[in-house]
Amino acid sequence: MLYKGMLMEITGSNILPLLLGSVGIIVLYKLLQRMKQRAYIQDTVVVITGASSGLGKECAKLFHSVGVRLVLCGRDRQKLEELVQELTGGADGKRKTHTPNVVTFDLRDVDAMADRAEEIVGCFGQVDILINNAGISHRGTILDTDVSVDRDVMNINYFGPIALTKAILPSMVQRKSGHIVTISSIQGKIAIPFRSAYGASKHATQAFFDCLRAEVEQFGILVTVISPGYIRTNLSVNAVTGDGSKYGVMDKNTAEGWDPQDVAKAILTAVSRKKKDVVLAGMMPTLAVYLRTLLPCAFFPIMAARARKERKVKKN
Ligand SMILES: NC(=O)C1=CN([C@@H]2O[C@H](COP(=O)(O)OP(=O)(O)OC[C@H]3O[C@@H](n4cnc5c(N)ncnc54)[C@H](OP(=O)(O)O)[C@@H]3O)[C@@H](O)[C@H]2O)C=CC1
Ligand SMILES: CCCCCCCCCCCCCCCC(=O)OCC(=O)COP(=O)(O)O
Repeated sequence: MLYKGMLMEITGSNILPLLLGSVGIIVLYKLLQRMKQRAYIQDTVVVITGASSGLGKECAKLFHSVGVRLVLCGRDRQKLEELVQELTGGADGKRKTHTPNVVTFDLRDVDAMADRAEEIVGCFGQVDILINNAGISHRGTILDTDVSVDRDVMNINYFGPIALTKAILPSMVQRKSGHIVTISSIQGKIAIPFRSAYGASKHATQAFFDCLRAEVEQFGILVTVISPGYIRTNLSVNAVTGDGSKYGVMDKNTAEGWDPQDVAKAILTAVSRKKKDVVLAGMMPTLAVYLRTLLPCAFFPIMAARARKERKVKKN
């Protein structure tokens, strides 16, 4: 009887205030969460490598717009200065923004990372968030890829970024605060054919930053590894082939990939929410990650078939 009465109350005239109340609580919770996230990022010093193009450039635009103090890194000073002009020229006055600094270096120059880190820290006196984004991809069979190419890709995607991280880390440990973000790839979790050097560098990246996360937690330092699927950038065009020459082709998968602006937004959200490991990809690549872990005997034939198909396409 009592139950029936309660049910009538809920389904009857009381339903509307109850609904409105719940919606109000959810909206308030979301608002508070957003304010907390914004407060975490506001005025922080954020370093972005590979800021001259693609995903790094979109991250630079977005992070600048929310009021962080940026240090933009890349090899091409002119491109980075042009980006600074673009960012500072378009201030809408709604939110306080800061003029970014520029530091140039080639990640291949692993031994120079200590000096570059000093220069980076010197820009604003500290680094709150380091985004290791710069990278290069690879196209070629293992048989036809010279070891010098494997080494080059490893230097740019792995040794350079970890040397930079190691050089910036002591200042974070000293302040007992900091956040290291690394843009890996779905290919840091699964290996797909004809990209051996790239896949290996991203697997190494995932392992290194997973270790780092565990080791620096005691100092209050956070580590986020982002693993995107295909993004519409020039990554495939800029990829190196087995002999070290430029691949120069915009692959269909890349051309049809996610909008880099959307990926940048997802990265900002992941960083603000202090996420540890984030996959930003569609259903198939995400399922492929699970398949590789849970049912490798099904995953390997799929990759072998993919290699056969791609080889056939290349021959024709
Ligand atoms: N596009 C995609 O489909 C995906 C990309 N990713 C990852 O996203 C990240 C950004 O790539 P994306 O924006 O797509 O590609 P882009 O080729 O557009 O950007 C790569 C960036 O890396 C920098 N870079 C390349 N080589 C070096 C070097 N030797 N030293 C210093 N900087 C260098 C480039 O700067 P400059 O040449 O001006 O020096 C450029 O700013 C990479 O780590 C990539 O692996 C992950 C998954 C998917
Ligand atoms: C239970 C059903 C499971 C079905 C699994 C099907 C397996 C399909 C394979 C999908 C492979 C996806 C590969 C995604 C690769 C990717 O997103 O890479 C991102 C990059 O880093 C791009 O770099 P690239 O140099 O390759 O352009």
